[in-house]
Amino acid sequence: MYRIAPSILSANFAKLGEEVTQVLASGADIIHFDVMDNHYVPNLTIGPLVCEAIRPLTEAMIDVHLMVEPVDRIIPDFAKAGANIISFHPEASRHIDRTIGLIKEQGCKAGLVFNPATPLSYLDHVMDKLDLILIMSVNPGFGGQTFIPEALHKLRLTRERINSSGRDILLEIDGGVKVNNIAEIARAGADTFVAGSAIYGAGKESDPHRYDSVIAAMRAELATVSS
Ligand SMILES: O=C(CO)[C@@H](O)[C@H](O)COP(=O)(O)O
Repeated sequence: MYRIAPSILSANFAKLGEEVTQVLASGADIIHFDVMDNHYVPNLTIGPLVCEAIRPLTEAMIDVHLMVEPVDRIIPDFAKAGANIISFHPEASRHIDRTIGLIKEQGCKAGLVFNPATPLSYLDHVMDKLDLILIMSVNPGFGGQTFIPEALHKLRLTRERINSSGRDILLEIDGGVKVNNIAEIARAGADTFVAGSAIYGAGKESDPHRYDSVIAAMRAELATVSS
């Protein structure tokens, strides 16, 4: 099963509630929520208050991607704000196993995020605790960047590790995902696709159905992979 997760980083923040409900009405599955601290990454975005504000709008999963350092102290706030999945970068945690445990204690699913140059060896001793692995196909910090092709190789390696673990772990890809590369990314093993600019940049702002065709086009591409 493939899941499409629009990144609200590329949404119109002046109309964030509508932007969330519209992508879901257009067929998206998950809301991807990018948290940047101007320290771990050179950009500053949104926090738990915004997560709390969008929580009542949907029962869809809110997938919080923490690009913050240190990471542990903000986790309980996101759990209280209604996050379903909380993912973090191993470089931003001094104690990776403890951070995963903290996320789970708060009742959320836990994800580990790999930057383009971060080795998969961080998975070695925590595979049995993870619910999601996020492979970054751009360096984190900004929407609208170009997909780094090496991420395909990393996806294949990660898919092999997930399959041999026998566990149900989501394999998410994030950065430069478009209609014209989503099938190739799925063939490399991803099942969950974060897309910011490709979705939120589509159509005319006045059109309430502006996201329908891009999400449908992504699903049509994905259908060629699963069939
Ligand atoms: O986490 C990030 C960037 O750090 C991503 O979620 C981007 O927001 C994806 O944007 P596009 O590359 O799809 O425009």
